[in-house]
Amino acid sequence: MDKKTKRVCYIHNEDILEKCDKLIRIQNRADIVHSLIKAYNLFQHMSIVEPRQATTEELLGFHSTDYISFLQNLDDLSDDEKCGEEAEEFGLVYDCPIQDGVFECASLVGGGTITAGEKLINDESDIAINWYGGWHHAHRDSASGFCYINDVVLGILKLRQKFERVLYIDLDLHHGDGVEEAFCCTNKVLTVSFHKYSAGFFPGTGSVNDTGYSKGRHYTVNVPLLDGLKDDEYNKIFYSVMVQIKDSFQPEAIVCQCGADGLEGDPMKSFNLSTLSLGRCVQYVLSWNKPTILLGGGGYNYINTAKCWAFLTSLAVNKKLSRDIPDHEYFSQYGPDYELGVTVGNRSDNNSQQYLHHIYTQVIDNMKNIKLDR
Ligand SMILES: CC1(C)CN(C2CCCC2)C(=O)N1c1ccccc1/C=C/C(=O)NO
Ligand SMILES: [Zn+2]
Repeated sequence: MDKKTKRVCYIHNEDILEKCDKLIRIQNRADIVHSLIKAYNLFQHMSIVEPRQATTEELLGFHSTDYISFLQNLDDLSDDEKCGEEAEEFGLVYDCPIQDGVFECASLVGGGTITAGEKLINDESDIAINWYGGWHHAHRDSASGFCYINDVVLGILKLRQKFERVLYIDLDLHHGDGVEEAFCCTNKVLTVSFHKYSAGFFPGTGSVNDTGYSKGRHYTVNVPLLDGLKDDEYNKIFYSVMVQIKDSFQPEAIVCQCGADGLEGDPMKSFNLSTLSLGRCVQYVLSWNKPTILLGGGGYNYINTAKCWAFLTSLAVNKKLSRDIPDHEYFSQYGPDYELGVTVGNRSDNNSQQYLHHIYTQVIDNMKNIKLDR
């Protein structure tokens, strides 16, 4: 693949944007993201690819029949049934409410990430972007953490139709539990998640000691981190872990979930990252010149999330962005600085050097046993 100008496709149409904008937990985020990327004229460097609904067969490639048929028939449920035991059994309560059109939206997002995978296995694109995707918590038979269909798993399964070894990288503040579970017993997909890990923080999984099972042992990598994490620390542990993974696993394709809820200014108030650290992570991964899917995920300060994903999009198309936010519909919300950067705070950092070194040595030790399937 040519090292500089890569063929980038961008999953989008008005339908998926409108459907995602109606999701109660991230209302209107999709339009804010899309509008900034458009305002920076980045679409002239990418091919826009329309998503499609994931087929039932594709959904059943990961999710259970019971769960999918329940999701497909939500409209037939009475109000009581929507709050009943069965809904609860499928996780469709609290943070995963049954809302009108939620299945159509989730399966369109799933089809979007599958389409991203298709563009890569058909060698039509080098990088495929789906900022509507990245819903990494959905389990085989239940919704979780506002994730209903695990589009990430579906995209990885699509890539596995051509690529022998696929690497999944999760940069979201939260542990990518649904994706890790899906591939914890195989050595064909290595999942690595960098996330906040502390008592009572959702989803509660992702300990450094969780390294996978049976043939997948050592092919699950967890890097648990603490509140206040700063750019330099994040990038240092990211590079040192990822260079090891590159050498020992030698991935043929990559999926990177770029959840932006670890940024300073996010309501999650956890990490203290700027968009530069996520940008350095993505830039490093793209420098490997492997077919790559970039996905969205968390990110609840919508302006910061838009800045982050516009910046990451600019790295994919290798175009420098002006520091000044261009005039567009949401310009007024970018005050008071109206700049692309996200200023980091000076909140106390719970990640001591000792802690980070301890985690690093444990992760490297865990990975010593990763070897190519001879
Ligand atoms: C419901 C939302 C998704 C939104 N939200 C906040 C952010 C600020 C105002 C609402 C949460 O904490 N959520 C959650 C609630 C329960 C479990 C998980 C999550 C988030 C998961 C996530 O981001 N994974 O990557
Ligand atoms: Zn998150």
